[in-house]
Amino acid sequence: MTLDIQDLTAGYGRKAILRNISVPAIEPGSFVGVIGPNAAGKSTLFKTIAGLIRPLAGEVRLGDRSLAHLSRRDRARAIAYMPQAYGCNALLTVFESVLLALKQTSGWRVREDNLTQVSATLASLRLSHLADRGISDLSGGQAQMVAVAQTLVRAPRMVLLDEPTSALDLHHQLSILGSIRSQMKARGTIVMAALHDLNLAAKFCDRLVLINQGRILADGRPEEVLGLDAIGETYRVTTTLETTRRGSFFVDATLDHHP
Ligand SMILES: Nc1ncnc2c1ncn2[C@@H]1O[C@H](COP(=O)(O)OP(=O)(O)OP(=O)(O)O)[C@@H](O)[C@H]1O
Repeated sequence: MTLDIQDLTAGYGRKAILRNISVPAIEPGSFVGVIGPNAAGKSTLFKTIAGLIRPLAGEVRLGDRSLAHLSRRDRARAIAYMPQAYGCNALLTVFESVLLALKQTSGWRVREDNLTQVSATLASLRLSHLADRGISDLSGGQAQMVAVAQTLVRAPRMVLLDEPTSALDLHHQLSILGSIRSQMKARGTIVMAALHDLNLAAKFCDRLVLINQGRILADGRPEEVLGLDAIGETYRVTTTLETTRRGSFFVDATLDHHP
């Protein structure tokens, strides 16, 4: 099922933050990076897709259905959202917290296959060793990876990840994004992730959407979007896109100094 964002205007109260945003035809299994500077509107877009903010105009369609017509429960089943601020002080183990996330949109009776699903999700993110740890005793990076596990454990049609790697070291950035990408491709789940690291965005995303001041400035393949002047203008830096001998590319940047 494809996701279509059509002429979306949304914000807080009557104040529009996103203005006429359209992101057409996001295919099942695709990994879309949402990039843009601080306060660009990335989280506001995710909150609107997740149903926490009601659009002032426009709509988001999953397949032939408008998300506005889904019940809260059906919407939560279809879309799993990991907000930027996560965390929980409850007296739960990591395993229990992921199980709780799985049961959030279904009945409370725990079946054998639910336990298998939790174990498989933790294993796929290489987090099995944390299963019995208390979730309030984790490091910042561990807590972030557990939040990703809580988001992926259900089998949603779409996953929204707001800066999923901001607390992770280089090894874990690559391992978590690699696992998310391969699992979600295998399941045909759409992933949208807000990413500040443009090199990670280039490496893992099929498509990048550049947002600034609530508007879309570019939407395309990473090598197209990252090569645009709009990147430098938006982030107020001078960028060069360099291609390595292995065929991958990365963005180098220096700060623009304006008086
Ligand atoms: N609850 C709120 N009420 C009013 N304004 C808000 C609220 N949350 C965010 N905003 C404003 O909306 C704008 C966009 O914020 P948003 O959190 O969507 O940006 P972002 O692109 O996710 O930024 P960052 O990269 O810093 O996380 C900002 O000007 C912000 O101050």
